[in-house]
Amino acid sequence: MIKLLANDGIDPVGKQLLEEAGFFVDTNHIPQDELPEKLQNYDAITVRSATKVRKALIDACPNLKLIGRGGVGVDNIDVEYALERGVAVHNTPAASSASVGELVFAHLFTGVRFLQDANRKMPVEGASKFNDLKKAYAKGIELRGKTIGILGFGRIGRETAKIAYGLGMEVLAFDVYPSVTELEITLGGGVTVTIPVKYAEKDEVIAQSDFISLHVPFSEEPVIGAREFALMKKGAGLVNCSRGGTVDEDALLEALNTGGLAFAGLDVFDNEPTPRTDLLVHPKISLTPHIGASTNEAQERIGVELATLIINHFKTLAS
Ligand SMILES: O=C(O)CC[C@@H](O)C(=O)O
Repeated sequence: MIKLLANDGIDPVGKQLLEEAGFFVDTNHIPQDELPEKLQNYDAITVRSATKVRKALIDACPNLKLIGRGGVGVDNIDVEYALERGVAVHNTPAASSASVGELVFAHLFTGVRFLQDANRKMPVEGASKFNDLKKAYAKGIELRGKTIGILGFGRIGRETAKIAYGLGMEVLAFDVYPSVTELEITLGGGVTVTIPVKYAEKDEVIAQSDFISLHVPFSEEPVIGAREFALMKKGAGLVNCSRGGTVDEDALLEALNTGGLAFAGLDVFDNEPTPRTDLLVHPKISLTPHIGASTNEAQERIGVELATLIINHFKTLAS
């Protein structure tokens, strides 16, 4: 029987598919420092973003044949090394795109109407200073008619663009390898429309957009630092639901504190799972704890896709 450790959990539907295909699926979490010893008993492991599968762990587990990543980013896995050692790596690049796109807009709507601050202050000051707060949050703006700049126009960037078009926004896209020229969007009522994509160079997207949303993989060097903040329109908003490290957090605070940047929405942080406190308490930052893919729908799609990939992989190995 093939033994699989789902160390960061797996949706019940995915687990059921694997069990029906004859796999033993263990969903008990093994702490990172115990994995080198305990993972030796398994043929495969699935992870989300919490568990790291680095060289040393791969070396410690000669029996390991497959690493499954429930999600998009594989920066917590030494992919090249795994492949060199004959360990397959599979991820689920499409399953969470809609959920991440929707979280971008949760942050955008929050930022333009000061919800991050109102939600902190109303429980404390809402009864005694209602009219003061009403005044403090009186200068909201609409998203309709504004331009969103999308840096990274892969699956998640494109889902984000579709929501933006639905809201009557303009979209400016940048991608190192632009892959589509138009987007087909299914609206409610079964109406489908096709919209041509407007691309521009990265600096132009940054300079011309009212809001900027990042959809890039992890990079050693930030994609948005002091230089990029200086290029932005005064009063712009920034959302990062991609990876910690892609925005220079010192430069972000500087841009917020000097008034150039109106707000930021952050789902990801440099130092996960212990982000710096000055970001967490900032009145202009809307916060979520890396939950872009954490919806019931996305997790079910991820579980099913991952289970199917794993079942097919082991079928091929056996044939
Ligand atoms: O697994 C998670 O919780 C986050 C996943 C997300 O960052 C991804 O890369 O798909």
